[in-house]
Amino acid sequence: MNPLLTQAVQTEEDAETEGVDVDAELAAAIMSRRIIQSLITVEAWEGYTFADHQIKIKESHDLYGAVMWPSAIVLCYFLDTHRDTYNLLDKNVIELGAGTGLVSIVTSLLGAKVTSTDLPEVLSNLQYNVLRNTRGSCRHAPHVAELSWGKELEQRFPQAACHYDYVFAADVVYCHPYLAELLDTFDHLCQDGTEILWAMRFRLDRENQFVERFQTRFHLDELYDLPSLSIKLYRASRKGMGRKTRSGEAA
Ligand SMILES: C[S@@+](CC[C@H](N)C(=O)[O-])C[C@H]1O[C@@H](n2cnc3c(N)ncnc32)[C@H](O)[C@@H]1O
Repeated sequence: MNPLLTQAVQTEEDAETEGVDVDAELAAAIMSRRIIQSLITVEAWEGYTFADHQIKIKESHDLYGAVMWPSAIVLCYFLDTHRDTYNLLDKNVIELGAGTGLVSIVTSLLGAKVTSTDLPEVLSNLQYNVLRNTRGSCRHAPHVAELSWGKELEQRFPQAACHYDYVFAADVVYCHPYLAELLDTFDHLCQDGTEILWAMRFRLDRENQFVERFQTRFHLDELYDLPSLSIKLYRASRKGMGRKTRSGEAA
């Protein structure tokens, strides 16, 4: 388990009724990784510390997209520890397949203007997590929106109006039938200067080959290789477009 991840079970209703200091109680639970039992209602959540904030993520175990995946933690860790080279202040960022929203939340806390996207059935849990963790703490309020890969891209995200500095994606390649649509979506959202940060979990050969398909249209650089997690973190940009440069790097 990633050391940044802690778990607790919250008993908000019990605690409020009894006048217990929920924050202190839960902070102690997080530190000791104890589980607090509830008698009335149980809200299970996972706690993370990124961008100098305690973030609480609610999962929904009957929805694939509402479960936290390790790639999201890898991408957040990278963003948090590379704030100088990847300064997100006032940058336009869109996240694909945002799931529980951790990456969108951290990106918002780091000062970006974030559009957090996923399939319609995932949006309510995503919106809940994004609001709960960013309300009153972000320079720009993040926006949660439906984006089904490959569908109505120009209608919903017109290229003339939507210019993104970054496209973020964590664990969006797995055994689903929309890999071609995903590639088209990356393609549609990338313009001059747009950079993709993509955390890829390697599983089966069929899905892993997506990396080669991806490279037919995008320049790809490896930022992390984490064999114990079978995850790589890539940055990419559309071939034929202007590329961002950082100190010491060739364009
Ligand atoms: C493995 S989960 C990763 C979620 C999150 N990024 C994370 O790392 O915790 C894959 C995500 O892609 C979304 N997804 C799958 N197929 C999609 C599609 N066709 N269009 C848009 N999102 C899709 C799922 O709803 C889910 O949130």
